[in-house]
Formats: sequence, C-alpha cells, structure tokens
Amino acid sequence: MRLCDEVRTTAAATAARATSVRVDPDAVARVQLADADRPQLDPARHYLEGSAADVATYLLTLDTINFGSGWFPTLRKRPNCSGYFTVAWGVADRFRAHGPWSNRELRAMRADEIADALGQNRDHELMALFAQALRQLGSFLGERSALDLVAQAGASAERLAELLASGMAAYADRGFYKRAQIVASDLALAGVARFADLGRLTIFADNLVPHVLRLDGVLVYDQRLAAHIDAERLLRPGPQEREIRACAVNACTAIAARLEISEQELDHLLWTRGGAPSYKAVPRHRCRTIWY
Ligand SMILES: Nc1nc2c(c(CN[C@H]3C=C[C@H](O)[C@@H]3O)cn2[C@@H]2O[C@H](COP(=O)(O)O)[C@@H](O)[C@H]2O)c(=O)[nH]1
Repeated sequence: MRLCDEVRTTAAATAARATSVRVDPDAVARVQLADADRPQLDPARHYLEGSAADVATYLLTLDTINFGSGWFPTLRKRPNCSGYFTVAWGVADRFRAHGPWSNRELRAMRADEIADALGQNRDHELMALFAQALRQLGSFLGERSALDLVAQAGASAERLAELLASGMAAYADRGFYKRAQIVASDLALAGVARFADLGRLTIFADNLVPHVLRLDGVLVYDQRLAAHIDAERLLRPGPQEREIRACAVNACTAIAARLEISEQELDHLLWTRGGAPSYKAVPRHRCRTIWY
C-alpha cells in the first residue's frame, strides 16, 4: 500500500474505534479559514538564501530534527520563537556561519555539536536524540546530496516520503509519517523542488494541528484526557496520542475536501493559526516522541 493511503486508512480505522477522542461532524462542516496568505517559510528563521542544493540540504537536515515538542517547554527558546522556530533558526545560523554539515560530518554528529548550534545544554536528552537522527541521515544519504534524493523520488512527494520512511528508523512514524511527508512540502515551499503529487499528502500529524482542531470544536477529548492535557501533564506515546493524531488526520481529509484545498495547504493554515495567542494560551498535548 502506498504511504499516503496507509496514513488515511490507519487514521480512519483508528478514528472509528477511538475511545478517548471523537470528531464532531458538525464542527467539521463549520470550519472556515481566513484568507491567510499562501504557505511560506519565514526567510529569517529558515536558511533560504543559499544555493538550491544548500537550501535542500538545510530543509532535509532541519526536518530530520523537526521533533521534540514534548520537550519544548524545557528548551532555551530564541526571543519570540516557539520550539520549532528556535531549532529552525539555530540550524539556519549554523548554515550561514559554516555552510551545511557534510554527510561525513552528519555521520559523526554528537549531542555536544548540535546542542552548541542550537544554544541548548549539551546534556539535554533531546540533543542526544537529534544527534542520533542526524547520524542516521548521514548514513542513509551515503554520498548522495539532498537533491540527489529528490531526483531519485522522480518528482513524487509520496515517493520521497517512502524513501525516507523505509530508509531511516527515525522517519518510520508508522501510520502518520509526519516528518517523511513534511520534507517534500518544505522543499516545495522553498522552491527548490517540484512535485506533481503534493495533493496526495495528508496533514503532518503533530501536536499543534490537533490542538487547533480541539479548540475549534472539531476534536472532542474525553474528560480524563482533557484534564490530563489541561494540567500540562506529559502524555505517554500510545493509544491516546495516536487517537488524537489519527482523528486530526481523518477530520482534515474531510475538511480539505469540503474547502477544496489540499491537506498540505490546510495543514499550514491550521498550524499557522495555532501560533495565535488565543491558541497558545491553552495547553496542547505534550508527548516525548521522535515523531513530532
Ligand atoms: N503540522 C505541522 N507541524 C509542524 C509544522 C512545522 C513547521 N513547518 C514550516 C513550514 C511552513 C511553516 O511556515 C513552517 O515554518 C513544525 N511543525 C511541528 O509543530 C510542532 C512545534 O510547534 P511549536 O511548539 O509551536 O514550535 C512540532 O511538533 C513540529 O514538528 C507544519 O508546517 N505543520
């Protein structure tokens, strides 16, 4: 089964038997999106000014460590930056100062080096996970560049996601493949790759999009789960956080179809909406995982 079909099938099955989360069909029908500008990458907090090859390497490097939301409250953030933007900006500044890490340097990546680049404590456990994921990327690439990998995917975002998910345990987010899918989306947003099938992608199931859907009434959490999250207690990886992500994927397939936009575009609109103060004021679920 193709990757995007696996995600949709898994999400529909998980949502159908979910016991802690349900999708409110009336709220699905009411979702409206402001005419937010088209998805774009912030050019200050992302490295977009280099050659297409270096920007592609930057985004593949960044999306390999585009996780850790369960630890973000413990990260040292840059001013006015969320956890993700702190990481994105830190990697961008490393590329501006020293250029990309070579594949050989990725294979030798240590927690100390990535922690220093991101301005974090060297003994932070997320830095060890980032280093491990980057070492995997260096081994997976071998002597290939990011653009070599894109060429191998033959203008297919789904094929690129499949190459990543089958090539690295760090991308094998079974049933969701959030980071494997977002790589193609980010490469396309940066204009360094073109894909004919971005419409095949699902949303990128993280913790922010479901949070926006919850506050907009689309996802309804049972009382115990809601109380756990509102108390800012960590959610263990497992059935409940998978139900949250699966119901978000499932709901967004329906919302995107109704609004006649792609799930990739819907994801960005909802994710961007999640950056608003009213959404940030309410706790979202925190799960310490390498998937998001
Ligand atoms: N669904 C979805 N999840 C996304 C992104 C992005 C960034 N995408 C870039 C592309 C275009 C935009 O302009 C962004 O610059 C990060 N994340 C996830 O969010 C979480 C962090 O959140 P916070 O704690 O607030 O930093 C974390 O799990 C991270 O993995 C996205 O687009 N969609």
